[in-house]
Amino acid sequence: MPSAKISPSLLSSDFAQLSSEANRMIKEGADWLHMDVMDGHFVPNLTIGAPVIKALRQHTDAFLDCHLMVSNPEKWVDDFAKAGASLYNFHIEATDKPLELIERIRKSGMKVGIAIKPKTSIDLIYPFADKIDLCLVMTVEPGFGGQKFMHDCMPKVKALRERFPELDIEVDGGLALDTIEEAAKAGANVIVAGTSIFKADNPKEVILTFRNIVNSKQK
Ligand SMILES: O=C(CO)[C@H](O)[C@H](O)COP(=O)(O)O
Repeated sequence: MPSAKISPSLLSSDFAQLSSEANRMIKEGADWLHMDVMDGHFVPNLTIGAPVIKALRQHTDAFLDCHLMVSNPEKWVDDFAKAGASLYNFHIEATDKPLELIERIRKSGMKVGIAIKPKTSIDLIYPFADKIDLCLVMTVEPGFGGQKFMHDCMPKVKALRERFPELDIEVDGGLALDTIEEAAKAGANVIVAGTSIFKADNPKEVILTFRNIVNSKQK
């Protein structure tokens, strides 16, 4: 199983200070930075797009883990590649041509991820899981930070981990000190967390604890 990667969600940061917030997280020990891209259509919230990724890229070399909560994810591949995104994570529910999209993302030079909403069957991921770098199993309905972790998403993580021992499996939504153990035990190794890291008195300690718990569950 791949090693732990902790990816703080900048959705919980002060957007007015995005570059210093991003660099602060890397200093606190984050492996990646999770960028929540929302279009106000696929999800009922509107956040950032490629221009913000491009601006942030001028201030950091960090791995930018971009979660595209958008309809028509095909539309933004070139813009995100040019902007300096590291991973393009699109939703399986948002496209009817996942294979073509995977190939386009690969050709652009970015890593490929597929995200899945809580109510979507994990069976939809299996045909593509050996062609992608990461699968993001959402543990809240996408759209907003600060929601409650959905325990009933864990069987999806477990089933995916059993079939794909080497795949990066990311979880996102409600990850905190009281839910990390369950997610790690199910087989998640990439942890996205907004509220629990940004609102912590000691983000470094939270990041380290997450990493230690995930790595201790690896077999
Ligand atoms: O994708 C997201 C919402 O759609 C966020 O990344 C996620 O909810 C993280 O926030 P928190 O840790 O506060 O739950």
